[in-house]
Amino acid sequence: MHDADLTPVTVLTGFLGSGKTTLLNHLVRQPAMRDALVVINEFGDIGLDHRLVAKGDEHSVVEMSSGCLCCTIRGDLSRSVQQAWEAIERDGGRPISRMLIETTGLADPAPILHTLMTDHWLAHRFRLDGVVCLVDAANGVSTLNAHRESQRQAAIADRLLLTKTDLVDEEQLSRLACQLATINPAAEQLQVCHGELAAEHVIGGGLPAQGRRADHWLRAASYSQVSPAAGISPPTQGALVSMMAPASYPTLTRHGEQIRSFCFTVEHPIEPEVLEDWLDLLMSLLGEKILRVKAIVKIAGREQPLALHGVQNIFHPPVTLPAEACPDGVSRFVFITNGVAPEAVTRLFDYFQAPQAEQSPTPP
Ligand SMILES: Nc1nc2c(ncn2[C@@H]2O[C@H](COP(=O)(O)OP(=O)(O)OP(=O)(O)O)[C@@H](O)[C@H]2O)c(=O)[nH]1
Repeated sequence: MHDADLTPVTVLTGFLGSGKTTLLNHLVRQPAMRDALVVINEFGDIGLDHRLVAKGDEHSVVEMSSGCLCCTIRGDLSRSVQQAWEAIERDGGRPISRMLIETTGLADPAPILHTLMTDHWLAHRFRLDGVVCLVDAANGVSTLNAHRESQRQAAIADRLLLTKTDLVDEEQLSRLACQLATINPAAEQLQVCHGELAAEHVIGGGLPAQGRRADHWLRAASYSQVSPAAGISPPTQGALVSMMAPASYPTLTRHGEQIRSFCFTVEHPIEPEVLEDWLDLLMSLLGEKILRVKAIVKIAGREQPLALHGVQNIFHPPVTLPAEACPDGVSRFVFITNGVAPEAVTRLFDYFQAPQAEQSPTPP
């Protein structure tokens, strides 16, 4: 099935009490959310949030309260959505137009994105539209400093919604905005008060169908830029191994996190095998530390560029874009990482990019 035919999914994340349910209540009433399936994941035996969300019809809200989606009940996501999908088909209802998943406040969104990409049933019906993270303006700075989940939620998001803006002054708001821009320089930031926001600001944040405006999706210019080490001889096998060793990772913060993001650009078209070998090895060595990769890639011998989208070590099937999506022929890879130096990425690329004769006999 073509990517454009898959049903879009928005993951709504944000720390405990950041205002997810309040926002959801406004969203579900809007025409853009018609026929949407809303999945609410609550922590604990007695789920309450789902009762607070208005229901459009009997199928539109699925509650999952037996654990946290990111840890214990990933299989349940597929089963619950499948049941809702089949019930709608059985009852002759209109097909699901989109899905919105509200995570628990403590969830790491990466495993949820993994499930969407790797679960056979889900991956054949749904595509990730975007990750939207709510940050409580009143507590945001302290929450980001104290809780690694909150940093990861903000880092991985396509959009950041600063909520409870009625409770803070301009200075507090701009301090939070700056901190968020450091964690995630590309994500658009919007302010929300009491959940009042047009659904269009929440949905539609992903790679657009048919790849139009893919540059807007990538936002490559927002990141610090790194390129291959031109003119420097490719690293030896030994140098690569030591570069990838944990001891050479940059110092971690006291919470064990050092989230950083950068854009790696390659000026010339990339041979498909170089791309494959480089990403394969990168993901197998550092996959857990690579929170998200987005790329528009110009492949040698192909007129149409590809859009790549990966979460940790899992990649979504590449999407072919129109030639205009990469007018200058430059490939751009955006990496959002936790403790990975840009040099580890670029030097590994140099290794595979170098003429075969200059490489060590086998990859590290
Ligand atoms: N003052 C103010 N309060 C808000 C705003 N948005 C939400 N709240 C309140 O904040 C509290 C938490 O909001 P929820 O929407 O339940 O937050 P949540 O993210 O769903 O919470 P969890 O499910 O516990 O993670 C509620 O009492 C809301 O009424 C806002 O913009 N301003």
